[in-house]
Amino acid sequence: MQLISHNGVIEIRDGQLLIGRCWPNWLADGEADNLYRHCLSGDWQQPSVKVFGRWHPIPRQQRWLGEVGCDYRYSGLLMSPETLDSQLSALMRKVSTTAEHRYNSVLMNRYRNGDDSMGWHSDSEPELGIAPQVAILSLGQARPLQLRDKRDHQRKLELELPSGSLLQLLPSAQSGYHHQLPKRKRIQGERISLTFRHIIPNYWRD
Ligand SMILES: O=C(O)CCC(=O)C(=O)O
Ligand SMILES: [Fe+2]
Repeated sequence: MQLISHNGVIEIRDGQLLIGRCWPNWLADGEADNLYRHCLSGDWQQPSVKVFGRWHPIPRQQRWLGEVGCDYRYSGLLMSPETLDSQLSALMRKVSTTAEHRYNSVLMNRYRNGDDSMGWHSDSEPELGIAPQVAILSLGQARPLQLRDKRDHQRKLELELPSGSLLQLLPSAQSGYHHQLPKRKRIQGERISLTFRHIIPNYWRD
């Protein structure tokens, strides 16, 4: 797996296969700071999920926002979306334009310091459809995201995500690879990620 810089865009490739694209300076510093404060002021949750038969609070906080009908089910939780305000709707349209993919919802993750994390997974819930695409906008403290081959866990890649960067994970990233946001014990700063998704509306209601 390798990172290839191409006209200011970083491509994540595995041989010929394109897995993702990253725009390192997608937002200017001032815009990223404003957006960070805007997102922080919302209603953050830290639900518990069942892992191997026991309940644990997730090691971070989250918010789920989106268009009407965009319910999201993961790790046994069914989440109904908060309404997107005009600033976040405009941001989502801008992300959709860059990534050339229509998003209708966003999972916000808040990592209060290096103890907060997200373990190995792929985003492949059925309401994301057969070719899930996730675009991750990073705000605040830079943290690395790691990718690994599902069939050979030694084949890994790490990408630092600075504030204002946008990372698009293509469907190939979800089908062939896992990703995680590992703990970084020495990091004190706080990071928020906005992970844009396209949900099939009313998937869990029909
Ligand atoms: O916070 C991140 O950059 C990764 C989040 C992620 O993988 C997810 O929300 O599915
Ligand atoms: Fe993910």
